[in-house]
Amino acid sequence: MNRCGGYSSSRSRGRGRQSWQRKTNDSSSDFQSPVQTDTTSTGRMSDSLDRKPLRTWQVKGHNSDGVVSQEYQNVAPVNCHSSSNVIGHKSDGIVSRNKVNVTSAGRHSQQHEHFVRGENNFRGGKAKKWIASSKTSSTIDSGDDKQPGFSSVEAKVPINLDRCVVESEEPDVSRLSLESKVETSHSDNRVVVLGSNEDEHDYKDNEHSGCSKSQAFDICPPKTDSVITLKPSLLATNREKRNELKKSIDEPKGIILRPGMVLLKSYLSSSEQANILRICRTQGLGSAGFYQPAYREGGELHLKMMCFGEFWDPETSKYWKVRPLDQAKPPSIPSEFLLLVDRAMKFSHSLIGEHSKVKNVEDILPPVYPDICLVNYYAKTGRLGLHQDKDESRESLSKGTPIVSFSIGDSAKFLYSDQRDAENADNVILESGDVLIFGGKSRHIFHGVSTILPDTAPKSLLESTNFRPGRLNLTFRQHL
Ligand SMILES: O=C(O)CCC(=O)C(=O)O
Ligand SMILES: [Fe+2]
Repeated sequence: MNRCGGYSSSRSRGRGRQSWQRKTNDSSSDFQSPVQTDTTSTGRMSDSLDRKPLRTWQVKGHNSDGVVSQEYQNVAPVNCHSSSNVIGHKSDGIVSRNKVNVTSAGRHSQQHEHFVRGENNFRGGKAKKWIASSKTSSTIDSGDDKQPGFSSVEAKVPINLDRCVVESEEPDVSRLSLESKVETSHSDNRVVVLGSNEDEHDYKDNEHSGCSKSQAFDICPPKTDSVITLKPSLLATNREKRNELKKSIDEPKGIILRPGMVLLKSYLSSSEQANILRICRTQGLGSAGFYQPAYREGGELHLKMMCFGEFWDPETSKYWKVRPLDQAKPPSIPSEFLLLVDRAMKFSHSLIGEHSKVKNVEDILPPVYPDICLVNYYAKTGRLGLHQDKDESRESLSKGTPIVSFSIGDSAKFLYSDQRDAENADNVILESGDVLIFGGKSRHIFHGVSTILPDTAPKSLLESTNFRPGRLNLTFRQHL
């Protein structure tokens, strides 16, 4: 679907290894000098780093690929310390390249220390244990103006980064992400990536916290006694409840936005919305649940994602039976979701029938039998750049098979346009319970979410589900 991270950027997200991900054989010489080092140490580097996030990762594997990714945000100044540990076997051919992206202004120097422990199992001989280390350092210059920039540095080193220190000359670094790639010349075994985020609370903006590649993200976290919320006045609460009730009693209103593009206002009832949230919450906590997606280039999407049916991978812009990251299999699309899609399609067809003279409404809005559902959770700072959904099969795309989109929670400003042009795009506010359908001649529109309108979710929905502030969007698609 080629969705871009920046709002109007046009970054393409095609599949394929990057040059730095090429399989290679040439690193065995990097491992020759064992160094007696405690590679399991996760101790902080120095006092000056003490208040900074510390994360520990461990990669265990042999003859395989693995990715370790770590992110720090709003760390000012950036002094990060991370620690990871790679335990490998058959060290021949292991190569890793570390990529560090710093989204900020200014210059940042970084030093990496890499430690690796491994075992060579010689046929018929004794296993030889070794520890190797290497150091690299580099400077990232992400622009001399004060505008946030994006830099990426890759270093080829014996194996995975173990410790990384990034120091900044600028105090306003907002985001740093580290990605470590482990590669070997053999690919017959899978790598196990274990990670832990030891002090998630160091994050100042928790939009991205609580959800690393290995952590569950709860869209409806249980209420805790320690959180004190200020209640709105009784009058305001009653007024909101009356409005919500009125909306739920009103007939759903259908609007034809353009040929093949229909907006059904307040289409999902409160209980349907709550049920969708509960199902997504349960599945989202499961093995193929919500995670923080990132593009192949390293930048993260401004949302959390999970999938039903098959997995859509932003790194490759492809659908997969299992999530490449961890081989987790997405749950199938719940039957109640499919019934709602079917009902919305029928409603849209009768709406189109009332407003046009075509014999067959399916010529304007073709039918859809979804086999994929992408679920996006947007926090209040969430967004999604203008993009086209075009990773479905050629057949599905050429028929104009629609995308059916459900919005739940906070409202969103949704942009759509024939061009990738956010400035001149049309927009519509998608509120909780709205269903948007775009197919036929509108199937290839550029679309995206520019802003989430905070605190606009129906209060009763929040009360009954504990849904966290933000918006949930489900897009149903037919891939095959
Ligand atoms: O959140 C939305 O309304 C749009 C989502 C979308 O376009 C997508 O997931 O491809
Ligand atoms: Fe999309």
